[in-house]
Amino acid sequence: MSTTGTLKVGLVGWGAIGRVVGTALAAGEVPGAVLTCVVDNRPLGGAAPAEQVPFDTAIERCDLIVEAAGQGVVREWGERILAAGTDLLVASTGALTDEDLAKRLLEAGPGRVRFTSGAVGGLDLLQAVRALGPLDEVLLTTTKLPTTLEQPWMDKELIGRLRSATEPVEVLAGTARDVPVKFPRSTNVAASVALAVGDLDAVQVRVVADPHAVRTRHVIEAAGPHGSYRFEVAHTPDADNPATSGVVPYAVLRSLGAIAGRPGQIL
Ligand SMILES: NC(=O)C1=CN([C@@H]2O[C@H](COP(=O)(O)OP(=O)(O)OC[C@H]3O[C@@H](n4cnc5c(N)ncnc54)[C@H](O)[C@@H]3O)[C@@H](O)[C@H]2O)C=CC1
Ligand SMILES: O=C([O-])CC(=O)C(=O)O
Repeated sequence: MSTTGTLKVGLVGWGAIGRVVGTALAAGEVPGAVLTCVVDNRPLGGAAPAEQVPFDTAIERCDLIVEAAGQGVVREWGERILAAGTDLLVASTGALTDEDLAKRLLEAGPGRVRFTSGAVGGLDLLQAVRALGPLDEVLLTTTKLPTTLEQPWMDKELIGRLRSATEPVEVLAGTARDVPVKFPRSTNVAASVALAVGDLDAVQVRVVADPHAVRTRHVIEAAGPHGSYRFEVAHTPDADNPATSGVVPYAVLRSLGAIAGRPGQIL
């Protein structure tokens, strides 16, 4: 943090998440944090309320980098950010399913890596439950509009099934280790649940395409000897990028508020 006690924030990604986060930061809506610069691989013209700079400059100028761009950014820049003593707040948690990368980020320091809860809730409780012992089962079911789930690896038959679906279609079932890699812009939530539970393989994930999914739905069901837990959210998707739920930038802003210490608020 700077000597004035204000957290200097660099934002990577001026998209559905970044635009809302950057605009709120620039308007002073996160006490104790200020938007210093923006990084994007597209020229932004004057669209952003802070200077667009190359990544290296952002690392030099900022106390914290917010990643709101994609898993590749975490892979490519994560270690360099942390090694420079800058903290990193990750939205694309799917990148952290690469255990080698996650280990390197933990060892990189002196910067700290954190993740935002993003589109799901209940992560704090799942994390607390770890102290009671392992869960017997954890299931995440994510239901989204079919168009948000189409991927380059899908064959014609599957794409055809998605496009012609009139009812919900299960697109993939797997674990939090494999699913976020297959849907890099759409199932980071699976990795976030696994980070809370502490085990990628323990989290079973179902991805469902529903042509009637006006809202994106994530249902977390978990059970163990000490209790059972169910969290269900249904979000309006972002109008420009329906793969992302409209709430996600506000989850990032909440995380930023916590990191900045929420001056003036009861914590
Ligand atoms: N944790 C969670 O619950 C969620 C996480 N996400 C993650 O957040 C990411 C961003 O989401 P949106 O803002 O909706 O995406 P978006 O596609 O609307 O915007 C991404 C922005 O990042 C920029 N960008 C992409 N790659 C870049 C790179 N290598 N260097 C610099 N800029 C780059 C793009 O030009 C674009 O402006 C998603 O790809 C996803 O991985 C998204 C939704 C929920
Ligand atoms: O925004 C959402 O609902 C979830 C999402 O895209 C992701 O997990 O990557």
